[in-house]
Amino acid sequence: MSQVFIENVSVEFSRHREATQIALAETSLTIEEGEFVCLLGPSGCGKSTLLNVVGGLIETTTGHVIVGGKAVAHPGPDRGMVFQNYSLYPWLTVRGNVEFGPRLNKWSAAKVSQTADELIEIVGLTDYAEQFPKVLSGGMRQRVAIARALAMEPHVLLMDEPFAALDAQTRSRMQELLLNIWARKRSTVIFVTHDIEEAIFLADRVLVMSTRPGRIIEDFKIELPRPRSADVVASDEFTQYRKRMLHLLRH
Ligand SMILES: Nc1ncnc2c1ncn2[C@@H]1O[C@H](COP(=O)(O)OP(=O)(O)OP(=O)(O)O)[C@@H](O)[C@H]1O
Repeated sequence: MSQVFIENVSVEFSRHREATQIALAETSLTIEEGEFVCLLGPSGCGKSTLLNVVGGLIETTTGHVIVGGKAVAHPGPDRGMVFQNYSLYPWLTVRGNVEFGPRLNKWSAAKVSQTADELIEIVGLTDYAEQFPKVLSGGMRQRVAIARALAMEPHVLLMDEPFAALDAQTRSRMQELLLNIWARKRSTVIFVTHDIEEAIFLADRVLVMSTRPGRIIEDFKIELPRPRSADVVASDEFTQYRKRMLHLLRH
């Protein structure tokens, strides 16, 4: 149901008095239901563009995206999004942020609060449920953003460098938390990063992209056993993946 088909999708941007720029060269790709896919590549290679096309935030120049059997035309509750800069509603508490989507969609009061309780517990913020974002650390805010995105029970979770602003330790804890949540919820995840280790640690598949014009140049299947813990980065297999990806990105 939550398969993602990206079919002949390209994106061009035209800027005032400048030549049209191809942000994403024609790309076709299938992402299976429940798969965890990372888009990896240098700044400006079109990772966010591709993610935003799936999210319905950017229109394609050619081609189309199909999620759960339906062509994407707009953002929708079947695709939850988490961005780098938290983007929480500052006037709402943690609970208010997580309940926002379900309330808007007129879920019953019982289902709204049950969903929020479960997700706030999963992201470890039960004690902070009634606090406002301004008193939370970056990692905590991002946990709220993940809970909020999951509240609508999306088929696909779209994440754009969600941990890039966090310190290394928090980032590593958040990666493990995300894998735990994914193991429980099994939604399809498309995760943008420019960090090779993050991509290998999280993904079933790493799609490596190159710049000018942005395109996918390699599709790595990551066969590291799950569940994964932080120790996996020291394994030979991990090192091999990292070497191959580094080589590809350098050349
Ligand atoms: N709205 C826009 N208008 C014009 N050009 C854009 C727009 N959005 C992106 N671009 C250009 O398209 C290219 C791809 O951008 P995109 O943000 O997708 O890259 P990225 O790989 O996600 O980079 P980063 O890691 O820095 O976020 C870049 O050259 C960028 O300048």
